[in-house]
Amino acid sequence: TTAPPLSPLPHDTEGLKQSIRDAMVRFVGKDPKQATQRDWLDATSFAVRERMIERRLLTRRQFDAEDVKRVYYLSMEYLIGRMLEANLRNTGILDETREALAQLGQDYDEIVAWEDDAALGNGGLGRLAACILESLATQGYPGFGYGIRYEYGMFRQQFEPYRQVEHPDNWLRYGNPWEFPRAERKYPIRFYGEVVEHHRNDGSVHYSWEDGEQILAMAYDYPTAGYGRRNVNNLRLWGAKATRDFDLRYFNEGDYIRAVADKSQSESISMVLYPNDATAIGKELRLKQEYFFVAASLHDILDRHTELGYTLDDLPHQVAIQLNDTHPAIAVAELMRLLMDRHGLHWARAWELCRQVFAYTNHTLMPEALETWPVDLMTRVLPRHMQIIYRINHEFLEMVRRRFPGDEERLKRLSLIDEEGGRNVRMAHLAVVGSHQINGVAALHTELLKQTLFADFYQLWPERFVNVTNGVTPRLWMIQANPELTEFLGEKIGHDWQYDLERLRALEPWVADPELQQKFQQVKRKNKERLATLVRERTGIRIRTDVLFDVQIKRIHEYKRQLLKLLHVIELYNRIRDGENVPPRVVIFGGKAAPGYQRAKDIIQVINEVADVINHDPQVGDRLKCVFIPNYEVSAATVIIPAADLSEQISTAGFEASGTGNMKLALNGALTVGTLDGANIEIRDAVGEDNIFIFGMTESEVVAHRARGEVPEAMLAGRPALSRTVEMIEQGYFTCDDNATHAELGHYLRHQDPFFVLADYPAYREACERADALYAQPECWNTAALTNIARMGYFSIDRTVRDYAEKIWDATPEPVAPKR
Ligand SMILES: CCc1ccc([C@H](C)CC(=O)N[C@@H]2O[C@H](CO)[C@@H](O)[C@H](O)[C@H]2O)cc1
Repeated sequence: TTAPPLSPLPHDTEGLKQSIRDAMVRFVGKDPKQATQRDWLDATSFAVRERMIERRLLTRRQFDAEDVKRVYYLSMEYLIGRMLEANLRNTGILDETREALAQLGQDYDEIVAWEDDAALGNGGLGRLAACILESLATQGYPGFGYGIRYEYGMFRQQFEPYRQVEHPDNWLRYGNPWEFPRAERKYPIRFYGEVVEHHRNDGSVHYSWEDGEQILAMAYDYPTAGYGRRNVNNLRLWGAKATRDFDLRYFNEGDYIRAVADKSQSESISMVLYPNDATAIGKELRLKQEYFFVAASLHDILDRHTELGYTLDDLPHQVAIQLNDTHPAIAVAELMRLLMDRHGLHWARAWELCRQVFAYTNHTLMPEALETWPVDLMTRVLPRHMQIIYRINHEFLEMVRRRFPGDEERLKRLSLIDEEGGRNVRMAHLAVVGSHQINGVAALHTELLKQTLFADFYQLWPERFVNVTNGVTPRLWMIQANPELTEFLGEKIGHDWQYDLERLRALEPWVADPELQQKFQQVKRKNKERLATLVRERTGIRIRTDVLFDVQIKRIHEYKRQLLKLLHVIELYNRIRDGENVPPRVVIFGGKAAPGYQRAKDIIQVINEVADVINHDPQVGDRLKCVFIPNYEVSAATVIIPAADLSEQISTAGFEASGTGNMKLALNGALTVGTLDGANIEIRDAVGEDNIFIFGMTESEVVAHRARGEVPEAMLAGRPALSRTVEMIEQGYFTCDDNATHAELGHYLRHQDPFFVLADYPAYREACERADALYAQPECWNTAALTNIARMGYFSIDRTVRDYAEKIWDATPEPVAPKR
């Protein structure tokens, strides 16, 4: 039966005014006269969502009607940020809504500020997932996200007074107008229990997984609208729900409360996001979270596949599943279980289908970030999966043995089971063996994967390794974050760049044009004033806006070398106090440390204490300000990035897989000071040597330097300015009550320095000098800044998604309606 055609809702100001007013009464249940700004936020959100959901149904009908291949993105993290403005823009009703609210006596900018970020992620990996979903919809691909509906997202960071303190992020405390709870889409997810063998009389063995505990995974849908297109896809997040049956043991003991408490305990699976982004967690709850969303997602994908009338043999043609790092890698074993135990396929056929469906993206080379699970834990929590993993490993090693007879060492290196130090399942190996393609997220990173982490696999299957360099969505990171720049570009080169970022190149002939440079300067200045307001609000510090803004915003991690920037700040401070006329600047830090990562928390504390001394030193005045903006998150990033002049991308070469902040900052006209690491290399290739400040050891020089095993302290020899900065930290110059932390950090730099901060400091200092020198010539600086914007088109997430679609997913767009 064809569903009745939907009568499209009006998209004009009048129509939206009506919808917002109706929503205030009908959904929010408030008389507009008494409504709070949060009520107006909800009412406006409902007015938009009803227009998005119309398009969602149209999109779905078209996809169901056409023989489209669906792409499913499995990610434990989605760092979405605020939804209202992005949904208004992508649905093409932003201006009309702003006007409608004004006519209802409301200020749009005040209203949107009431929305909490949906911070369901840690950093780069989570934000990339959000950018990819937006681009899938914008380009009309049938692409859907699956993840977890954490009740508590990324913790809120406060400094009390200098040290990071985490506060829970219960972002759903006021409900969420954007989600559609799907009570009918609930799947029982099993944990623990045991595997029962059933021997058939045809000699075949059938396995069933029984007993243990069950919880329900319930779907919550978040429509994802495309920009300038009527396609609306979906992000389905799973929330844990207790099953309704009690554990009779308690009940009979009349311990009703215990029985209920036990039930609610099972709902804790989707309670909170693990705030670690570089060290594997290894906690049982984390494994259960991973399996919980993977099992619900695969169940849902297969159900939809069969509901659409497809057979299992159609799977590789209709379904592509991308594993966002190893976090969902258990999906390989789960799909094998479903295909064999539920659908009765034989091992070989099931395995064939599996490998054709899955692909795996690696986001880090850091050994401590690669997930491994103790075999006994996996056996206890997921007994059937451990069996299947053993079989996968057996079949795989058999193949390796045939290819490399007698090479036991190779077998050990390749095995899915790490036999050293307590047997552990290597989730990266499961992901590689179970996928038809593996990709890194920048050219250097993918090469390093082939040469190091997955060298043995690359030797086996060179054809399976491809590179897909990251990108960012220009909708959020340019059009929304930087409306002045968007207008400026629109006047000069039109608006097509918004759909095809390579068209920014049209700016190239004008980069040295004084009038254009003037306008660009004004745009940057306006953004600096907006940032200065945020800095004032969050830190109480007043910053000048007529000086260079030097920005390092990213998670706090030793390899990202916030310490390198800190040493430079201290040297500048000393030079100013020594009476040198150092060009004035504002140095801005932003970033969270994983709660258990003490070194990172020490770095935050010391930066804050150094900043406090500098910012209150009358000898320095306003020639140097150092600010650490608390609670760095997506919405804060949209204010910081447009105001930046200098983008700090100074990781030790070989450690930052790609970086995406580097792309956002350059696209907003900041010049990069960076090492030849991750995507910095491709940014250098795109913008040109003269429009970027590259410094420091290359990846291979780092390897050689490490091999030489020089003591870091040796780097201080003949470098008085540098050793003075380290001494000042060590001697507690910047602290009045915590010498220990400062002394420890100084000692760490002098005797450990595993990421070669001291070794790279001279080159870094020189690169910063080059930046100062260029900044002192505004026309040259602006030429370089505008050239960066003109040449950064490649780093659009739309290009990234097209690469995935062509190189990995074999998926094609299915536009619902012609582009506006
Ligand atoms: C298990 C704990 C955990 C959680 C998250 C992660 C992520 C892989 C860390 C991450 O966000 N990596 C970043 O991914 C970005 C997107 O590809 C890259 O641009 C960054 O270089 C990379 O550090 C590792 C380990």
